[in-house]
Amino acid sequence: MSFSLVKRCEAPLLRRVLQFKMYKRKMLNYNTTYTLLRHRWMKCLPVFCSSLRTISTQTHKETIDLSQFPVDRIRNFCIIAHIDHGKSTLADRLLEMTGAIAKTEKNKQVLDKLQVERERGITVKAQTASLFYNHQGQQYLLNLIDTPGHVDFSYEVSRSISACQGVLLIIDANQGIQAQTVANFYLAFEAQLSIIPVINKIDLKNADPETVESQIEKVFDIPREECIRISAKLGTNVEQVLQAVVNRIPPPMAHINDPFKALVFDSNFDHYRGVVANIAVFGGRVKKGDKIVSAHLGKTYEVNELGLLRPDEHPTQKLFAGQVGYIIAGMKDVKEAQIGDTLYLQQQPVEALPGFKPAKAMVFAGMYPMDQSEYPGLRSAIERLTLNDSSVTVQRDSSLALGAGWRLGFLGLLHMEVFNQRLEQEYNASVIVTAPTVPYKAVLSSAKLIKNRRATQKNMVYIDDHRVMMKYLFPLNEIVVDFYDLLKSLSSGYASFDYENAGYQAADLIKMDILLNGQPVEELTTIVHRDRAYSTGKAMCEKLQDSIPRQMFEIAVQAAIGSKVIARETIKAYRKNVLAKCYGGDITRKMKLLKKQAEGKKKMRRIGNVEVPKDAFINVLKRKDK
Ligand SMILES: Nc1nc2c(ncn2[C@@H]2O[C@H](COP(=O)(O)OP(=O)(O)OP(=O)(O)O)[C@@H](O)[C@H]2O)c(=O)[nH]1
Repeated sequence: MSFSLVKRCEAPLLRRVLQFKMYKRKMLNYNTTYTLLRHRWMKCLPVFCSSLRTISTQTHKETIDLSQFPVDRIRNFCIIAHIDHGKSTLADRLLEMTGAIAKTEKNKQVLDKLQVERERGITVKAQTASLFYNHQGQQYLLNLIDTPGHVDFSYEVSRSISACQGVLLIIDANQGIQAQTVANFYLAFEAQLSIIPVINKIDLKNADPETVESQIEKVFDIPREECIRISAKLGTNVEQVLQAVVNRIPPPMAHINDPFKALVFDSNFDHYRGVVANIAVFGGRVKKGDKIVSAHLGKTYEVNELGLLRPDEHPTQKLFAGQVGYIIAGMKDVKEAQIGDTLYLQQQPVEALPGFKPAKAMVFAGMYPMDQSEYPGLRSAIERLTLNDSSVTVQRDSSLALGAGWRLGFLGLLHMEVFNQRLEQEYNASVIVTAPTVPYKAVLSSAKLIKNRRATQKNMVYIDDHRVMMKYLFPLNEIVVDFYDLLKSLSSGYASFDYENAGYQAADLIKMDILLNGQPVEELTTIVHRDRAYSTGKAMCEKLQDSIPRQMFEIAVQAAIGSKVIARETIKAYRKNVLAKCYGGDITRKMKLLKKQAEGKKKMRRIGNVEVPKDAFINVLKRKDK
């Protein structure tokens, strides 16, 4: 709904109702504020509902006739690249040039809609936008998917690729080919997509497109003549990119006369409308009111709304073979629109599409509500967010100290941080996150495996005179925490890094317990490399010594491997005399202070006979091992 529409409304109260509707959209994540507003405005709504209905019908009136786009005038492509090479900036220019958004200074990375993306300046979620492009007198429908560049979000790239026939492979004219350029190239190459190499940032002083073209020829075997040199920032040669999309990317292999068949390649949960699924139509057509079936659950739904993403939702009456759009069909439960699911018409069953390979979690962490009463709310927030980020694995877990929670699996540490941040920002949920760990495979036998594994070099390829690509075999826990930062700082930002799972290897790992007065604290048990056991145990004991308040008796904080204690700190006995400043004999004042002290103690957790504040667990769990 546009502001101009609001301005055109004569009746002031009706105008306020419309403003409220817009406000409501903005306020989706601010439930409390919204509830207050809703109460105030609900009183006005019945009076004006009939006028409102007329206006909303006008607003949702179909202005785009999608039937005029036969399959041969549709192009589905995604933009892939190493982090920061300019994908979202190029997407902005393409949106502007095709009229999807206005040309203004303010349009910066418009497809990065999430707050976390804006704050961190990176894309974490693939976004779709349908563009109309006039080429040699004919209108084309171009469906663009902007993807993230960081390795932790590569699952988004692989899913996006399944809805496309081609990719724009963006390479920074200054940095040249980087790790994710290679990884993303292979994702597109293996999916047999048309690859258009685009050398970006040619406006930079140190841009060297010649060298980058040589790299592209050498590493990807793509002739240099196929590269397009652009500046996404200034818009230089971006028109050539649009022409290449039309000329070099084939239309989708989909037939309008086949039964309707669509792949759910992304979905999210709308607080009011339920599941909004992004679909790629592989055959036939679907319209509002159709009865569709989810192949995953076999359940039938009625299509309430469908349309294009331009990049905001633009409802249409139908979606046709080869098109990409969204569909809302009254799915109220997050389990109902699984990513990778196939949708078909009730009266025309089809074979389900292969779906997606599940993502392989690399880093695991426990997630617990701050307070156990927040468990149900947090569960629903996690379910809804994992619908939007299906690469996260969730298992229920519980801990003596932190209560009921979950064990979540992520593709990397940044992925974990972003998920946590999205929980806070989009669902107003605050959580305790335990220290990240990596998966281990334990072979229970009497022998102990002693060989210490370090990185082993696998191969080394010179990309050009200045760049070398090296492959190593690393233990996962060596790279997952701070390896990336260290590599960046040692190489002054020049080195880039990508990794994939190479399977399990034997290693000299031991289980280390933390004891409080001889009682093991289950939540602090960790698996460490034998060489690091002493330093890690000592650091944890010191942290606990700082975090646990002195009590009436002495507390021994110990790190132990089996029965052998490897580190120890002592917390001296002490009783805080809350009555120390209480002169005279006012008994009510003394009682009040003692009651307050007792209440404070309730916030403590009891491990054996030791009272441990909840913060102490969090502090120790948040430690960064070196
Ligand atoms: N000088 C110059 N800077 C550019 C150009 N294109 C993008 N940038 C800048 O490069 C930075 C990264 O651009 P983005 O478009 O966010 O890159 P991205 O590849 O989408 O980043 P991720 O999605 O996080 O991987 C921003 O500061 C842009 O302003 C260009 O053509 N010239």
